[in-house]
Amino acid sequence: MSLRKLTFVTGNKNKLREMQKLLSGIVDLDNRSVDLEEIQGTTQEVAIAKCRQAAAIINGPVITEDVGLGFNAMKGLPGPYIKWFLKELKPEGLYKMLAGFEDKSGFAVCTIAYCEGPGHEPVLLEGINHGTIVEPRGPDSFGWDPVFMPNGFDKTYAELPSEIKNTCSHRFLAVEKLKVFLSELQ
Ligand SMILES: O=c1nc[nH]c2c1ncn2[C@H]1C[C@H](O)[C@@H](COP(=O)(O)OP(=O)(O)OP(=O)(O)O)O1
Ligand SMILES: [Mg+2]
Repeated sequence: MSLRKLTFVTGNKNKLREMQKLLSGIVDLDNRSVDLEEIQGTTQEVAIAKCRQAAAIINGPVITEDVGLGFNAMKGLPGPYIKWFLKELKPEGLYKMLAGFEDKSGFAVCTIAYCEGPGHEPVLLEGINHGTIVEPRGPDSFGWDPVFMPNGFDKTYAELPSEIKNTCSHRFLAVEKLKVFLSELQ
């Protein structure tokens, strides 16, 4: 049986590496690196708009992903805007944002959007992982991984071996839903 072909449109190499592992043997995953325009809005609105653009560019079935990191003390902010906070503040600064708050809990959200092609409505598959925002620990190689310690672990995402991150992460949880969705298509 040949695998379903899907193009993952993302400009982020680390996302691609994790997604390739999570979908290996399930999907024939192609990649196009396009820096899609990201509107302001909720995670869901951002994800839908990204995926529509991607489907128009690729002219075929695509997935895109939008990731947020929310702090409960800040009612879920920065959420979908974490990229810009991380860019300016680095992981250390993200941790310091919570200095004035007792509640250090937070959550990582991965919203995968699937679109069949131009003119089709994107479908969203969301994975949420809860955890604690801690002082940066571990290699500074993927985004905010050094400050996020998932519940049930005493290590940050950055300290966990990638095989372990891939069994508990926000991305893993969204991909589990994507697998079910794809298996029910047609
Ligand atoms: O598992 C992760 N662990 C740590 N950091 C992560 C993860 N996944 C995304 N990130 C970072 C990348 C970016 O700073 C922000 C999300 O922004 P987001 O727009 O979704 O990513 P992006 O612009 O890098 O790639 P894309 O071309 O797919 O939009 O959080
Ligand atoms: Mg982006």
